[in-house]
Amino acid sequence: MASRSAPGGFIITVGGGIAGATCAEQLAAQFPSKETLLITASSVIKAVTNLRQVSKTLEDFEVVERPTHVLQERYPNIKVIHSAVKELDATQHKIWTEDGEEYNYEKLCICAGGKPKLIIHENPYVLGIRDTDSAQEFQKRLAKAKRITVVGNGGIALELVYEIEGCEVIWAIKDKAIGNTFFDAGAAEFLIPHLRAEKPEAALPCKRTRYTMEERIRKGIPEDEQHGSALGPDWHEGMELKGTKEISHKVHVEFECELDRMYLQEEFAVLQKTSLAFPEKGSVEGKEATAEEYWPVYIQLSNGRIYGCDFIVSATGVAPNIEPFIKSNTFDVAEDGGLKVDEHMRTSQPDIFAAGDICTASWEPNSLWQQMRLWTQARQMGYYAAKCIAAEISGESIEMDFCFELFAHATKFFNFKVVLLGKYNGQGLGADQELLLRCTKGHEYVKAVMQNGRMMGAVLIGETNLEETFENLILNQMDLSSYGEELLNPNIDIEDYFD
Ligand SMILES: Cc1cc2nc3c(=O)[nH]c(=O)nc-3n(C[C@H](O)[C@H](O)[C@H](O)COP(=O)(O)OP(=O)(O)OC[C@H]3O[C@@H](n4cnc5c(N)ncnc54)[C@H](O)[C@@H]3O)c2cc1C
Ligand SMILES: NC(=O)C1=CN([C@@H]2O[C@H](COP(=O)(O)OP(=O)(O)OC[C@H]3O[C@@H](n4cnc5c(N)ncnc54)[C@H](OP(=O)(O)O)[C@@H]3O)[C@@H](O)[C@H]2O)C=CC1
Repeated sequence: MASRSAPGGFIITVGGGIAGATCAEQLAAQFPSKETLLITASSVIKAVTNLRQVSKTLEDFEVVERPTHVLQERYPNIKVIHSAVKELDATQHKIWTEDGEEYNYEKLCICAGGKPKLIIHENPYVLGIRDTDSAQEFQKRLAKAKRITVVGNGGIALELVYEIEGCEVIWAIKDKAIGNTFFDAGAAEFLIPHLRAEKPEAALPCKRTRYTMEERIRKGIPEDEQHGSALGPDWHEGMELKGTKEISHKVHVEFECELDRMYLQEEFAVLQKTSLAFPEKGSVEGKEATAEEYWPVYIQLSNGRIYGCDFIVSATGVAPNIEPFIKSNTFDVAEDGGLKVDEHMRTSQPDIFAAGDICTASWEPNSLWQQMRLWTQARQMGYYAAKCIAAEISGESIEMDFCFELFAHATKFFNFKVVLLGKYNGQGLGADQELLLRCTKGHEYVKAVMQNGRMMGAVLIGETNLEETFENLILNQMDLSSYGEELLNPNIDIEDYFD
C-alpha cells in the first residue's frame, strides 16, 4: 500500500458529483497556492455552468459532465484521483482508496451522494435509476418491454410515467394523489389529465436547470463504472424511453397501495392465482388476464391486485452512500441514513464536513427552508461547505449562506414549469394554515400557503410569472390579511402592486 501525505495533511473532497465538484473548485479558488485533492469513483466530473440568479433564491444553471483534464486545466491546484474511498480513520485523519493508496488530511469534505433505495435488493427484475449506466440499462430493458411497474411517488416516478411511450405502465403509489413529495391533492388533480393525454409533439420551452453529457465524454465512461454521479434535470432528453408497443401513453395508477410480493413466472404458475389485464382507460380495476398472457414477473399489491409485467422500477428514494466512512468511525447518522451536519456543514467527527445527498441538515433550520435531495441544494451545500472549511482554516467566523433562508426549487413535470417556494405543502405549519388557490385547467395552478396573514409557501405550476413577487412576499413576511383572496385575483397585477 502506498502512502501520500502532505505536511499537516491535504484538503480532500470525496465525490465528483455536483456537491463535490463545486466544493473542490471553491476550495481551489480559496487556497490557490495549496494542492487540494478530489477523490472520486466516477470517471467524469460534474460542473455547473452558466449559473444565473433568477431571483434572490431561485437559480438557473446548466450542468455538464467533464473529463478530469478540463477541471485540472482550469484549477491547476486540484489533483483528481479516480478511485473509490474504501475506508476512513477519523482519529488518524487518514483515508484509503480502492487502488491501495493512503492519504492524510487536514480537512475532509465527504460528498459521496447516494444510491437508489430499492424496495427489493439485488433482484434482476427490480431496477433503480441513478446514474448514466443505470439509465442506459433501464432504456435497454424498456426497449424490449410491453408492460412495466413503477413503484414510488416522487420525482423519478413523475418523470418516468410521463416520458415512457410504447409500454403499459402500472404505477403503484402509497398515497391518494400523485407526486406526494412535490404536490398536494389539488396540484395532483391539475396534473393528472396530462398524464392521460397524448404528449405534445415538442416540449414546451421552459426555463429550468439543464443537464448535458457531451457525446464524446459519454462514450468514454467505462462499462464497469460502479459509483456514478446522480443524473439530474432533463436526464431523459435525447434518450428514447420507448417500449415495444405502438402506443403513446398508457398509465394505470394504483392508489394507496404498496408492493406486497413479487413472483417469478414459474413461482406464479404453481400458485393458481389469477392476474389482471391492463385496466381500460377510465376503469379502476382490470379484468382477469387471458390465459395466454405470460409475464416474466408478477407483482401482488397490498390491495390484493396482481399484475404481470416485464420488470419493476423502484423509484423509492435515495440512500446516502455512507458505508465506507462509517465502517471504522462513529458518526452521528440521521434517521434517513445521512451523515448529520451542523450549520457549518461539519459532521460529528473533527475536521470532517459533508455536503449534498450524503448529508442530513441537522441544524435548526430557518422556518421557511427544508432539505430535499436536489441538485440546487447539492451545489449550494458544496459551495458553502468549502467556505466553512476555509473559514475554519483561517480562524474566521462565517454566517450561514442566504440560500438556506428559503426553500426554492424550479423544475418541470408533465411539461409544465413548476416552482416550489418555502413551506409549499404547509410542511410542519400546523392546523391554522390556510390555502389560497387559483387554477385554470390545463393552464396554471397557483397555491399560496398562508399563516397568520403571512405567506409561508407557494406552488406555481405553469407560466405564472409570480415567482419573484411570491418569493419577496414570503421572505419579507408582510402582513397580507387585508388582501384576503384578492391576493390571487387574476385581474389584479400583483407584481406591480407589491414591487
Ligand atoms: C434520475 C434523477 C433525476 C433527477 N432530477 C433532478 C431534477 O430534475 N432536479 C434536481 O434538483 N435534482 C434532481 N435529481 C437529484 C440530483 O441529481 C441530486 O440531488 C444531486 O445530483 C446530488 O449531488 P451529489 O453531488 O450530492 O451526489 P452524486 O451526484 O450522487 O455524486 C456523488 C459522487 O460521489 C462519488 N462517490 C460515491 N461513493 C464514493 C466513494 N466511496 N469514494 C469516492 N467517490 C465516491 C460518485 O462517483 C459521484 O461522483 C435527480 C436525481 C436522479 C437520480
Ligand atoms: N424534477 C425534480 O426535481 C426531480 C428530483 N429528483 C430527486 O432525485 C432523488 C431520487 O428520486 P426518487 O427516487 O423519485 O425519490 P423521492 O424521494 O422523490 O420519492 C420517493 C418516493 O417513493 C416513496 N416510497 C418510499 N419507500 C417506498 C416503498 N417502500 N413503497 C412504495 N413507495 C415508497 C416515497 O413515499 P414517502 O414520501 O411517503 O416516503 C416517495 O413517494 C430525490 O431526491 C428527488 O427529489 C428526481 C427526479 C426529478
